[in-house]
Amino acid sequence: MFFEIVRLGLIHAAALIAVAALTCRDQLVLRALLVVSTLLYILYYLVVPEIMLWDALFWTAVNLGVNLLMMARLVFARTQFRLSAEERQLFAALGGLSPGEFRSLMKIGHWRRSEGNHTLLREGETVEKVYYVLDGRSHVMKAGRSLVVGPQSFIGEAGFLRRQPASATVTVEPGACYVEWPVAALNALRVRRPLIKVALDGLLASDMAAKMAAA
Ligand SMILES: Nc1ncnc2c1ncn2[C@@H]1O[C@@H]2COP(=O)(O)O[C@H]2[C@H]1O
Repeated sequence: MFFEIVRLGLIHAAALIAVAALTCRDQLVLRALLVVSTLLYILYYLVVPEIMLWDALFWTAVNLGVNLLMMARLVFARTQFRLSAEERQLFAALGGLSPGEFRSLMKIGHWRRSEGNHTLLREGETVEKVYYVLDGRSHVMKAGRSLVVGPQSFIGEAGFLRRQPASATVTVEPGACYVEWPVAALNALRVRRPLIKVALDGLLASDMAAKMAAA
């Protein structure tokens, strides 16, 4: 008797859990509940019908497989798994980006270490790359004046955001560690990934505002 109730209740439990899943905002929780629901459906198909419903079983298994795959991608996007030590430092310094968004940004960026005094931008020239100096100092020369900018700072963000030529000539000291992003690739990423655009523009704007406040 008890076994019979459990057997017949399976499909209702599966459907209820699927309905509950649809009320969840968090994709991971939603998908985890759908996995439980799908497993109950599979159990139902195996133990309840008199004949084996192979077609239903097949598509439910496909459903389960795709869902598990998407969950794995979500977990990967939310973890800092496989970031190098420098990337971890940069990730912490930037903040505001999810690990997945950060990884997408790093795919189009290049790590550099300056061998001598290396000029990143020249005053009045088009900004073709945006930089983030993680370690080392930068010298900013503007209308005959010079100032030193410490590490953990964007360079070229003003021209990039305002679509204007570089407002200063910037040189990094020997040994400085920085990332450079080609403007064309950054713009393509901003179009493809609106959430990254919002987060990145916010970071660049707050960096620019901090420089203005300090000037
Ligand atoms: N007063 C300042 N303080 C710090 N950094 C500056 C200052 N002025 C210009 N810069 C940086 O130098 C860069 C020159 O190119 P951008 O104008 O694109 O962006 C500028 C900033 O990143």
